[in-house]
Amino acid sequence: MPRFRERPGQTHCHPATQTPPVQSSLIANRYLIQQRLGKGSFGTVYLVKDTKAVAEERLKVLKEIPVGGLKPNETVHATQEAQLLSQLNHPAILKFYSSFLERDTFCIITEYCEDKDLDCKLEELKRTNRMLSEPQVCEWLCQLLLGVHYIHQRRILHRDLKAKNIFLRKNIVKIGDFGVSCLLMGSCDLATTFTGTPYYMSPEALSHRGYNSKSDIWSLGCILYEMCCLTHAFEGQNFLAVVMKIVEGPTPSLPETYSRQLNCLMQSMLEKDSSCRISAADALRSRFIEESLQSMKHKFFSLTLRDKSMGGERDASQILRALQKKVHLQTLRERSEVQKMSPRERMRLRKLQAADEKARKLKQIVEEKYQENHLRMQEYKSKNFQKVSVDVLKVRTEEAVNQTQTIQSETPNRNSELSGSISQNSDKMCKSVSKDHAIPEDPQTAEAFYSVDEFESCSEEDSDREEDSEDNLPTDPSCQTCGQDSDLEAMIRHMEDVLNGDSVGSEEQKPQLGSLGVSSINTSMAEGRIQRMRESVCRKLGDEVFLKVYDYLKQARQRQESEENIRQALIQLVERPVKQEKKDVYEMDEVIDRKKRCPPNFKLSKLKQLRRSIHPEVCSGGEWAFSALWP
Ligand SMILES: Nc1ncnc2c1ncn2[C@@H]1O[C@H](COP(=O)(O)OP(=O)(O)OP(=O)(O)O)[C@@H](O)[C@H]1O
Repeated sequence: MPRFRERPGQTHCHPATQTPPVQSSLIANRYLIQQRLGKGSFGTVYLVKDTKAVAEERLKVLKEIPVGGLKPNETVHATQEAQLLSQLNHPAILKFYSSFLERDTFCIITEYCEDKDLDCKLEELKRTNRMLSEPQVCEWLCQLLLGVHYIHQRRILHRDLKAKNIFLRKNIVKIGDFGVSCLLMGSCDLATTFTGTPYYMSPEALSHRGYNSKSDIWSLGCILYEMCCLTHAFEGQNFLAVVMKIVEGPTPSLPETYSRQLNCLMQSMLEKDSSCRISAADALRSRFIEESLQSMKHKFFSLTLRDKSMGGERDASQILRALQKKVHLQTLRERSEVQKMSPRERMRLRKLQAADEKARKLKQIVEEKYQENHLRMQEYKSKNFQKVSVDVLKVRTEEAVNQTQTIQSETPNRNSELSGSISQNSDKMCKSVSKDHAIPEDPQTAEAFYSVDEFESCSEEDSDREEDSEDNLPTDPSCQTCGQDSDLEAMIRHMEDVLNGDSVGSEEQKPQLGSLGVSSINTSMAEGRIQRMRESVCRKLGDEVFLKVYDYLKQARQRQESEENIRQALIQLVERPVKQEKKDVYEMDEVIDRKKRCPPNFKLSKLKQLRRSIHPEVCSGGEWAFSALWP
């Protein structure tokens, strides 16, 4: 029985083709039901409008799950789990915004995927007698592997991977219905409780030998087969026949239209013995997937570049139109005014107009120069994209090592003191927080700490606040236009990580979200902050100078170069008038303040002293910024 009012007869359809629906009352003070999308085994799904979200994120999905039957402690567990799930942040994972209890209904708010689910897509292909090309299959498979690897690293299992739970948004797949089964069933084994479709269930799950991360890989193997053949990998007349095929039947093969490597990969995902089955990390490390990742990375990169330049052109043409309109109106008004003027006034006007004209021409020259530089920068970026990312990622690993060494030795070197990476410090602090149960001093860390510690619903208010904070102000408007750019960029980052071997070392290496949630949440917050700082410094110094300074500082620190030498070198590298640096120094104060809240290993008095000494010198704000990004 649906709890929320909806427009009658609007089921299982997507809004693009619909007439505007009747709006019902506001849910949780912000969501307006637009229409019913469908009903699954756990509850009813609605498309809602989030009245508090920015325009691009206004459409969301509300899943209404009746929990009348759940005991209070189970509801608390569901809420806690939901809170942790909302911390997952990966472009291949359906964004879980919030959850709350509305009388006897547990509501989950997630991202809306206008291109429906993979099951619908495959059905449509079947109906129209079409197949998916291998590059397309590989692209989606890579994205799925990236998403599954991301959750497995955090020791989270999906437990219900199937084509219906994979959503599509502008050709990016999103693993959805995430943890809904866990939310409602606690830690119990889905295989022992779920009596739905067995098509994607692994042999070990069906024979009650426990569910593990490899069971998710089995399901992914079944999805891969389905993407290529448009039928289930294991089919039968009835439930038992399907189960028998899965447990004892032969492993199916892909048609010859698909490559041998893809077939081999699928077979290794469908190994009956889970200990012999490939893991997501190993699959991502395989040569075949690595090649697909490379080509997908280049494709996404050129897409983001194109979107940005298109966004720029669109903005420019809008501004031009507005300007033309304004000029036209002004001319009309001025003409009538000029008629009434004395000769002297007319003369003065002509002089003003001449000056205006001169200014306009100068402006035009500046704009042309800007465009030229912008194009050159884009070219430079696309040429150096790979190098830059590799360098930055490599540096980050080295930073971590250096940081540990620096802290351990506590060298009384100014740079070493300043160079504590925020990420490392936050991580250390978080670990000590979760160990000692101390209250973190950093407000944002504390917020995460409390939010995990208490049994509150996880709401979007927190993220609103985060978004409002200065750190999170949107930086590049073109990146925020449709949400797609940020997805592509995030996907590129994850691919880079995998390709550089930074995140495929071993599965389950990250702390378990459920038990060490605070640490992992804060680590990702710290990483995010470092990323934003890096972007801010890049904006100030320009990408080229940033890289030069970064490289120089890295080497100078390794050589243990003297402070004076570093200062002189930075002045030459940054080449900016002294006055402009003042603002940067204030920003660096902020960095110091953060470190002040972070210790344990920071010597506050020393930092204050250094800050005082750097103010009159104002050598280079960049140095301070780099110190924050440095171990
Ligand atoms: N985030 C979303 N974006 C777009 N459509 C969605 C979203 N979530 C669910 N839907 C649509 O809502 C309908 C019901 O989805 P739901 O996930 O509840 O059930 P299901 O996946 O069909 O079945 P089950 O509950 O057994 O997994 C489906 O048609 C699905 O495509």
